[in-house]
Amino acid sequence: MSRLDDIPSSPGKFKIDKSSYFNRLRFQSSPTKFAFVSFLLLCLISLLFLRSPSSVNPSLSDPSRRSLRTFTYGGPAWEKRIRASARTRTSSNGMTVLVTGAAGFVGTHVSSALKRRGDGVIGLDNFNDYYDPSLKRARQALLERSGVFIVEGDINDVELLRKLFKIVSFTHVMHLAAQAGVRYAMENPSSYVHSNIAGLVNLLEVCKAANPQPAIVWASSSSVYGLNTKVPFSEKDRTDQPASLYAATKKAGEEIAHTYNHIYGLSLTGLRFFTVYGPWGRPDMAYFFFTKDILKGKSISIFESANHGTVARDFTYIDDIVKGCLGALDTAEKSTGSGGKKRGPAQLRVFNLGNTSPVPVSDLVSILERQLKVKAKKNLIKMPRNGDVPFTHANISLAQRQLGYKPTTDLQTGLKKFVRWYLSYYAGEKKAAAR
Ligand SMILES: O=C(O)[C@H]1O[C@H](OP(=O)(O)OP(=O)(O)OC[C@H]2O[C@@H](n3ccc(=O)[nH]c3=O)[C@H](O)[C@@H]2O)[C@H](O)[C@@H](O)[C@@H]1O
Repeated sequence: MSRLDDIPSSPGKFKIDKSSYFNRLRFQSSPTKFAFVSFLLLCLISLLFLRSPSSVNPSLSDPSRRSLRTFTYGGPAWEKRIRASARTRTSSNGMTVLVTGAAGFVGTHVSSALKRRGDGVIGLDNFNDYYDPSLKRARQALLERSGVFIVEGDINDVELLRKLFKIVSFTHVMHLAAQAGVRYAMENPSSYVHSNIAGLVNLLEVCKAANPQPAIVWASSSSVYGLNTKVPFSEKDRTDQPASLYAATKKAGEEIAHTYNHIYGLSLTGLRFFTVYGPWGRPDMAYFFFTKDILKGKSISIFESANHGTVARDFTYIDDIVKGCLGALDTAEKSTGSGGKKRGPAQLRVFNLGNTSPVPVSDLVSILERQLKVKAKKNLIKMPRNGDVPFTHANISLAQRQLGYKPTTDLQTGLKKFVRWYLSYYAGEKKAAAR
């Protein structure tokens, strides 16, 4: 797959070297100097007056705000692309969906599935560099070929969101933009607050004020079950013992959803995803970097719980998750508010989307070894205190009943598809780099 664009997504990476330009300017007389300085001052003042919210670039040095880099948007050509992408196929009775995090793993798959069946889709993504942005660019290229346009911007950018809602009357929002990853929360806690809390509130503020209000389906996480020991995890179980800040921000999201549903009549459905994996996945996840390290001959760390107990996950294949997301969108009732005012009670739901069959991480590694035909250099270590939980196991009966959700891919089959994609994607990357 060819890369569309090599522009780094984080601010501060592109530094324009101005020194040589300024060194070239030589002023002999002070009147010239005075005229030049006055001119510069004038330019500065005009810039301050002219700057629009879409071109503000706050605190480039703060990593939690890295996603607030400068985005340029607007103009007739940009709006035309949005309208074309939002168009539903005439034969379908489709919805018009804003997919946030569309260049992300789940976002790409969901956007593509919606477009395939005739719905109108607009993506939104800030292309941050939490993991290799070139993978996000490749996903963007894939979506572009199927007619999905991704707007580059951040969910915290209220002007941008309002503008999008002005151009398109979204019937649904599939909110998948988030700061993901359990362990990274110890490194960069504020990025979780920025995206998963402030970003969510900003999005809900715009949705509540929209007319008509869209129905919202959004990504929560299995991590909200935290230290819960009752298995399998059911939506009725307690979720007040998060083990990581990531989990705490997702749990906070569920409470925030309750508030917006209660006050403004927004229809809200939270989906608790259980360790989603598959082609075009996230390089920060264990199955992905284990594959990379095994192939490189590097050792991998496999976590063990107390007394050499196994650590297990209810790994869920991406295609099953996509079906769950579409089921949630299809069964979402309309929001009841308008003009920011609630007109009646609205739907509020939470569902587990898991696979219902937890697999020890050591078994995941054995499957990868077989499929890659390479023996892993395994390092068994006690699970560090990093926010991880020893196991996850979903009870999916509620999603089965209400969304028609029925996972069909076991870990062996799903990993086979992932490995096939991984080998061909990175072989293509290597070839492109050699050219
Ligand atoms: O289900 C979820 O809600 C979450 O699933 C994943 O989180 P996690 O299950 O921790 O996925 P990985 O980071 O891929 O870890 C998978 C398993 O491998 C283990 N692991 C991870 C890293 C490592 O070096 N060694 C190792 O044994 C972890 O303890 C875990 O049991 C995602 O990263 C989260 O964004 C998501 O919300």
